[in-house]
Amino acid sequence: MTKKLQHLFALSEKGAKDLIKAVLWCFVCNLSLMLPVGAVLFTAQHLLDSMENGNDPVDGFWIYAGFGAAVLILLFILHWFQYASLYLATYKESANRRVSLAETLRRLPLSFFGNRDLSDLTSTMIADCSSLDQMFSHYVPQLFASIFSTLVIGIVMFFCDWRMALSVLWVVPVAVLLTAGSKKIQDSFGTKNILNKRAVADCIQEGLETIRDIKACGRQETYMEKLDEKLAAMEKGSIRSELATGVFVCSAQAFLRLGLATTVLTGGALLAAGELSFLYFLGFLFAAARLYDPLGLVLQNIAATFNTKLQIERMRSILEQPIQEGTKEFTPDNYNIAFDHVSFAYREGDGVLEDVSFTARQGEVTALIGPSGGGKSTACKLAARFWDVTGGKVTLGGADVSGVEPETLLKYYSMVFQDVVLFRDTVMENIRLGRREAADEEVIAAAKAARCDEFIRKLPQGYQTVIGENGSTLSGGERQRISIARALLKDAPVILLDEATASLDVENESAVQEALSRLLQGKTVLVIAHRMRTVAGADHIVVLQDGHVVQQGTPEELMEQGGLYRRMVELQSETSQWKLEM
Ligand SMILES: Nc1ncnc2c1ncn2[C@@H]1O[C@H](COP(=O)(O)OP(=O)(O)OP(=O)(O)O)[C@@H](O)[C@H]1O
Repeated sequence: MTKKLQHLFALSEKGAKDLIKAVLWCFVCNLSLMLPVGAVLFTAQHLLDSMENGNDPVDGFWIYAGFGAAVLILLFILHWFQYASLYLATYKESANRRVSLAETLRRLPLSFFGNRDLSDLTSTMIADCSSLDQMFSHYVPQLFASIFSTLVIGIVMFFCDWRMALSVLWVVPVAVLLTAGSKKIQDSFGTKNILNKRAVADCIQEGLETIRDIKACGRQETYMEKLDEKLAAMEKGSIRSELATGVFVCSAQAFLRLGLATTVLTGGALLAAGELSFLYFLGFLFAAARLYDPLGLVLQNIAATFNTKLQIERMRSILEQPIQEGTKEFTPDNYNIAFDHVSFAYREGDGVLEDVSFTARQGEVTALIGPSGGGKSTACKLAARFWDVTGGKVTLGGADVSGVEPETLLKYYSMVFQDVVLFRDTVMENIRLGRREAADEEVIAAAKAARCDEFIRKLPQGYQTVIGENGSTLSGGERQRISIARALLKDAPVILLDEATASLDVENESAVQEALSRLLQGKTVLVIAHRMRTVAGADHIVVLQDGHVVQQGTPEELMEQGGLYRRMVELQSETSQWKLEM
């Protein structure tokens, strides 16, 4: 049962148990709504008896008042517990759901993100989660509880008088069928509405991400027109679906009201024929009114529950993704990285690397070079198990990296890439990301070694200065040196480096070079090299072209061999000569 609920509503085990508890509370509360009916009937019976026996009916007033007050207090307590259990369960589950989504996303391979729209994921994390919170706090427990309590009350009614029971209950299946009829409409509009909402979210996200270019190209008006169009489509879709659903929901409500009329008519006829006591008649009338109240509310909300089917599916599609598993107990014998006949494709049938073999040895600099799109960055990603190879294997210290849990593996790697990501936090914390437990003094020492200290101290609050999202208040060279400081602090034995000094000015370039040379000492270095100066200083060069290793060896060996490497060296020296002549 718990497992089924878990799967059906994408809940945690605890969430499913809490849902069962909440349903039970709602059930008890729904039944308790019959208590006032009982109290009224009991009082009426007592009054009638008193009058029949010639007693003064006011005699027992305080007893009835006390009895009524006790019923009200009991109702209050029951409903308060129902309220508390619903909300506690919802909010705990809502937090759990977001944590497990975030945890799953963290552990998913990059291949998952390659095929997904980021705004789609954001809307699952925010909008879908909120709709599900709403569904669990309001609709689902009440829905189940109403089904159970209607059954129980219905059975009791049949025992008392089957004709009256029929007159009360015949409207229930009709109302349910009418509401279920709106499901088709919900389904047809639901998908369209979600797509419309997603289109608006995409448009907003795109607008924010490209705001600089929109302004630069003077496209504000075009952008606003596009956004207006999408907002109008979303509004139109939502209104249409609400109106169409409303027809079904309102007719279901109307049928429930009709139930009261048939109860009065049947009861009246049976009363007149002397086949029903007045008290029973009153009892059925009150019970019907009490029964229809929560039922009407549930039917009104059930339409909203249909809508969440798509959101649950989207959530499940994330939570049930296979994550990258592997051992957490991993201590490599050495830090050589070896590619052993590696093949890889981002998409099936679209190979990017084919039978790639080379070794990046500990204490050496291995440079990956070759034309754009040859697969250099891809090789680096495979070395760190950002993606899993499709053929062959990548090893670290002889162990296949696909058997090591990614987080454990990444403890041995530091990465310095072109697109340095800095978080909206202080400079100190941005560097400390390299090693969370590092003391301030160690962070500062790493910053000094990475030639960052000087410019950091010039910032308004020094190391405590909060840098903007993605480090936008720092220059390219400064951002890069911060990332080198992070790597120095981490002091991992393997360095993956996307050489990115080409775009820096001379002063920044020499500072970054100096910082890098400190970082790389004695490490296994796999560098994506763009300049022949770096290549000439490498111990081993791997030339990648169209996903194949076309040459490898020391710089001297490759120069002697001729081929692509020599052509690239010659081409670059011609280009720099041409630049100088300009
Ligand atoms: N995430 C991805 N999804 C699909 N294809 C990708 C992805 N990343 C890279 N590619 C493709 O894989 C091929 C190799 O790309 P890669 O970035 O590894 O080349 P590269 O040699 O590093 O190129 P450059 O020197 O221009 O950075 C290219 O055809 C590229 O379009």
